[in-house]
Amino acid sequence: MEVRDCLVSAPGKAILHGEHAVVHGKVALAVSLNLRTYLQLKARSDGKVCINLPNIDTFVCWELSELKQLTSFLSDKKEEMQRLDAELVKRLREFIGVTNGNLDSSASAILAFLYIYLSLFGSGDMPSLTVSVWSELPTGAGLGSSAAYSVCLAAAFLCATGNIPTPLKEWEQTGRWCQEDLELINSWAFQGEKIIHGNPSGVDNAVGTWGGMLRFLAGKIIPLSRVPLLRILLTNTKVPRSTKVLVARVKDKINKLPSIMIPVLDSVDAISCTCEKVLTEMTCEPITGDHYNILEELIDINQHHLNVIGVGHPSLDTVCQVTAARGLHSKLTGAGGGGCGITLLRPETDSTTLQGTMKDLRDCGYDCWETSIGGPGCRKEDSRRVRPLWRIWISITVL
Ligand SMILES: Nc1ncnc2c1ncn2[C@@H]1O[C@H](COP(=O)(O)OP(=O)(O)OP(=O)(O)O)[C@@H](O)[C@H]1O
Ligand SMILES: C[C@@](O)(CCO)CC(=O)[O-]
Ligand SMILES: [Mg+2]
Repeated sequence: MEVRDCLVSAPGKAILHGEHAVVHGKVALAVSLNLRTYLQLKARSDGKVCINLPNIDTFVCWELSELKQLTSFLSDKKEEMQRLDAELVKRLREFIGVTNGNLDSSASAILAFLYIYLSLFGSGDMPSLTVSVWSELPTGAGLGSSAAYSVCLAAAFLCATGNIPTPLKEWEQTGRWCQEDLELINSWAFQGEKIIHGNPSGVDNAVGTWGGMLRFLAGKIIPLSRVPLLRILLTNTKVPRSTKVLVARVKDKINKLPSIMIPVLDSVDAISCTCEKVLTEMTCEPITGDHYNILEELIDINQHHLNVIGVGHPSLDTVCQVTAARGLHSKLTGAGGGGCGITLLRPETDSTTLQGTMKDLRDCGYDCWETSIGGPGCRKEDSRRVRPLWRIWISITVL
């Protein structure tokens, strides 16, 4: 089978409120970032399947004949893809040589790639191709890098199988899919997230697919179309952590101390709902200092809750202390345990305060930058732009 070349991208995300609680059926508010992951799919004619993942230093090729041996039991299971195919996962783990324990970065990314590739192509004619992925997002730092990766894999393979159209017209630089196609992309990306995360809520892949700001509750995605323009400072503490490990740790704690932990999750739920209400008010009445005071208070309370549920880290406490010294309020974002924090900037936060805060954070060894939120969801990019995009990526990583 010959596939058409394509280039797709998906954004990372920041969770304003509701990380971890969302895994246990509570509300989360999340927003896309202007940092994206790009995936280029190129057909080959030498019977190999190759993957280049420069962000995690992973470059692998397989013979199609090796991969075909893994598919002998596969049927056309597309309609029952809500659950992971445990037999396929087991075979793939054996194939890549990790039969027990948690997977490292490289093994998780390879497993997600092979799972989606074999699920979509394995029951038919399997194409020889190269997939190259590069990202502006820090990997494993709370900004949804795994979801952006999974969304890109899903979108590119679904385009390649012809399950969704290749939406780009000749004169367009980017193109999006219709709602039904986005739902299909999102459901396959969720499978990738399950491989990487273990027990994801689905909020990260939903933001990577649709972009913008959304409210997520038990798999239900409600886009928030009217939201105020928030200024957010992102800080990457560079402390490595794994979302899978942290999500499992929280689950253990809830099982061990349910009467203590469940009220905390309920309070996080109320924080997300109150935040949503305040954000909505800010779009239909003049924005006042009081709105920001409440948003800041919610950030502080949630950060304490996240420490209580065991996903804080001294580096994140430092972010909170350094920003508080300048009158700013911060919390961790994503799975915590290190990774990134977000700081809410007020409209009146002047550049002296901002520059001073950024300098203090950089002096702690962290990366930080002001970000714009609400970027577009996954989309098809013009393949002719691949060279400039690679160049931008290389210059970012070299800097
Ligand atoms: N650009 C990429 N190339 C290949 N694999 C990637 C890439 N980005 C992420 N991954 C995969 O996702 C894993 C990181 O996922 P993880 O869920 O732990 O962090 P995150 O998604 O960045 O943070 P969070 O889930 O808290 O938002 C990596 O170890 C790797 O397996
Ligand atoms: C920690 C978590 O709530 C957010 C990770 O970005 C996990 C999830 O929702 O899948
Ligand atoms: Mg993730």
